[in-house]
Amino acid sequence: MEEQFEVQPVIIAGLDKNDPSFAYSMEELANLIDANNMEVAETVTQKLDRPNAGTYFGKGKVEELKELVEATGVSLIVTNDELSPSQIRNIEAGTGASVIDRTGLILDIFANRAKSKEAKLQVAIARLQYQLPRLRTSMNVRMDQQTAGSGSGGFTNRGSGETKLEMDRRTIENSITHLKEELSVITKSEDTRRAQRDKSGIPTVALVGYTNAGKSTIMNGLVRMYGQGEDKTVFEKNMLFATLDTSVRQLTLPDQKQFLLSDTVGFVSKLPHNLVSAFRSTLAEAAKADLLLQVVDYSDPNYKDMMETTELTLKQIGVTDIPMIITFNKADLAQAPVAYPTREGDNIIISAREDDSLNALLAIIKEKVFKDYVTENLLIPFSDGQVVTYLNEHANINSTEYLEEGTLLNVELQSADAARFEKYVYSE
Ligand SMILES: Nc1nc2c(ncn2[C@@H]2O[C@H](COP(=O)(O)OP(=O)(O)OP(=O)(O)O)[C@@H](O)[C@H]2O)c(=O)[nH]1
Ligand SMILES: [Mg+2]
Repeated sequence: MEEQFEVQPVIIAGLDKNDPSFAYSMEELANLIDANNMEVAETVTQKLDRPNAGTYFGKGKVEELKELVEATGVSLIVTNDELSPSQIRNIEAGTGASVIDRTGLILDIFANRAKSKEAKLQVAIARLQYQLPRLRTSMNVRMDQQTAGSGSGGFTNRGSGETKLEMDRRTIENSITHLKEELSVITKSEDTRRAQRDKSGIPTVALVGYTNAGKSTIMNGLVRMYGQGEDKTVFEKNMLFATLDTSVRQLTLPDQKQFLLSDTVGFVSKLPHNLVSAFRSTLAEAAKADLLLQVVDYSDPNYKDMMETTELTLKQIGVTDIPMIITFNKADLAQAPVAYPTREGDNIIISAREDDSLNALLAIIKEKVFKDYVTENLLIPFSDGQVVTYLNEHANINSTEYLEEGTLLNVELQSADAARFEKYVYSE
């Protein structure tokens, strides 16, 4: 296929601090580079227990990078960790290339992907927060220099004495405040909607997991099978961070049981703090769920690291004690052929592209989410016909019989409903 866009070559550079997942994190960085329409021209690593305070890498490594920049003509270096502003400046000075750190790269990808108003605001806030401490002190020119000496009177006040840097900082802080206000309007209406859903008592299930694992594909598969006509599919694509918003869909199963399924932004290791806090409302959906489906790309050799990343991120956003089904997905692509759908305790191996897999997943969801259901015989007098109507919509009616006294139902219903309709319980 022909390249539609110019792909920017970059040098990636990482420090191996004796972290067992270093190789994986470099691989992940390379994937992030791809996702940002760049390509890895060279990879440079260094083993060092502790980063150099000034240049992050050791002096010799910076020299090596400089030679590589000169030899290859590649003028952008991307580092595997978040660096301090002065480290970035020092490496730039030492190599003659521009430097972006991992956080900056992830923020760029998010900025390119954001489509909805909410996602755009959240990314913009995270970006400005990232920029704030990184404003260059070289802009540190006194604004009052222009006016200095122009006044000859007794006034010693020559402007506010505010530097250009301070002004830039203030401008950014103001922008952040404005964007946050704008965002809070959206968040508030979403909170209201969520509160309404909570009140409805319908259980919620949230898809979580590493980016590109297949969350949106599972959502779309289940919506296709059990969504009500008007339910729309969500965007799914083979790229990192295809989803940056939370979507919630209502599913109604053949036995009338209903639950809400939510799909949200995927995770990656070292997800920037600013981004996590900016996306807090988007991620809140998972925090409120009754059940989590952690989706794992079972065909990826690094799937265990990805699961660890997911666990860590969930902790970071305060999701700790929600029951979880681990869904090993993309079994059709697994390196070693594996039988699926296969259930192992509360976990399951599936392919999101196949209906029998989705139904097997659904069976576990039902077991976990509809625990408080009971089956009983209810005799409902004809004068209380509205109760039969209600049960038709909210319960699973196994059989109906018309007796002289009324309608006899064998029905599976929520225990809350069972309590409400206790007076109709029928015993021969
Ligand atoms: N072969 C195969 N491909 C799958 C399966 N599940 C998902 N995919 C593909 O994997 C890619 C990523 O799927 P998505 O559903 O967009 O992944 P996601 O977890 O929502 O990703 P983000 O939104 O980026 O976090 C898409 O190209 C899907 O078609 C599967 O079981 N088998
Ligand atoms: Mg998605």
